[in-house]
Amino acid sequence: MAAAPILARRIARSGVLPLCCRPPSWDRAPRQPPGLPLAPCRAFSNNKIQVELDESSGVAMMKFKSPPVNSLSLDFLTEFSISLEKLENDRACRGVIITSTIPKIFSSGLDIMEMCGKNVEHYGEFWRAVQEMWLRLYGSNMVTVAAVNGSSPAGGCLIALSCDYRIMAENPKFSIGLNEAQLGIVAPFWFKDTFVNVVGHRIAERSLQLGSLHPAPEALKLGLVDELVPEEKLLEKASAVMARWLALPDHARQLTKSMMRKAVLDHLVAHREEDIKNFINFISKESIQKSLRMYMEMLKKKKS
Ligand SMILES: CCCCC/C=C\CCCC/C=C/C(=O)SCCNC(=O)CCNC(=O)[C@H](O)C(C)(C)COP(=O)(O)OP(=O)(O)OC[C@H]1O[C@@H](n2cnc3c(N)ncnc32)[C@H](O)[C@@H]1OP(=O)(O)O
Repeated sequence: MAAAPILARRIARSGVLPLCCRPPSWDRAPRQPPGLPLAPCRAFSNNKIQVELDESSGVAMMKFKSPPVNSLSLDFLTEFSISLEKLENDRACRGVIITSTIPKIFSSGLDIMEMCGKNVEHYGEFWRAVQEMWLRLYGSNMVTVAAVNGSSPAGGCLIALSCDYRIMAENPKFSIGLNEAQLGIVAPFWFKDTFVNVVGHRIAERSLQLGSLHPAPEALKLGLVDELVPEEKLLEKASAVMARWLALPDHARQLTKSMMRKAVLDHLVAHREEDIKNFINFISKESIQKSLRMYMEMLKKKKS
């Protein structure tokens, strides 16, 4: 994936500072008092995502911190891809736990405002960033564990589905699923394939057609998440799961993961430009724009 030049251009245009141009990122970990041994922890943080790598375990903790709801805007997606790329290229990192700092929300999915009332160039750029995020996460060599500590509709669910293991807080008020149909839009084939690979064809077909958001206990029954734990135990459990996965030799696990995911990844790589065109054509339709506007209004009304 030769994404670096594309990312660089996008960052320049979006105004998000690339990590490489910030003060040396690994220096931003808290300084130790003199005399104490250095903690084997490196941290970097950008506007919307914070990452801490524990060098002794090889595990990075990635926390989404983009209020109010961690929506996946172009800037967020760019930062996410850069963070993943940094960790992927860091020999000290073998696994990443993904979670959120926002109470009750893992991620609200793609930022609907990025898909409303914008021009064709913007839609193309946005969709390429969505693709890139998924290619990096689904195709990652690292062990990826989602610690889903809140609601996780659509694109948020895709992030969790793209990980190797999903642990969700056992709160029945938190829900997860690909609810695109409820917005009058359609999950693209690679969202669908990722979903099918986790829950199987029948469950995916029903859930996608109905645009279902499954409360945590139901998500567990469907196999959409692997286990539920009390919220306060979520990160502890994620670390324990991570340790179990990291106990295996990396090369054997990585080759197995790649064998399981290759067909789905290759499908998008081979049809990337066509997929972008499809997105642009679809999202530019006046009827789709109307559906999205109505959905946003419904969200706002729900508040008042
Ligand atoms: C045939 C070929 C097809 C090719 C492909 C074509 C199609 C495209 C496919 C696109 C795939 C799309 C994937 C997506 O991810 S779409 C996004 C789906 N997301 C949702 O449905 C979530 C909507 N949000 C909620 O349900 C709730 O906000 C919540 C996440 C459960 C949080 O609830 P709560 O804590 O009560 O917060 P509020 O509802 O009050 O929200 C706070 C403010 O945030 C705004 N918001 C929420 N979600 C989004 C979002 N996804 N994008 C942008 N903005 C969002 C919300 O409006 C509030 O804003 P306000 O404070 O200004 O009112």
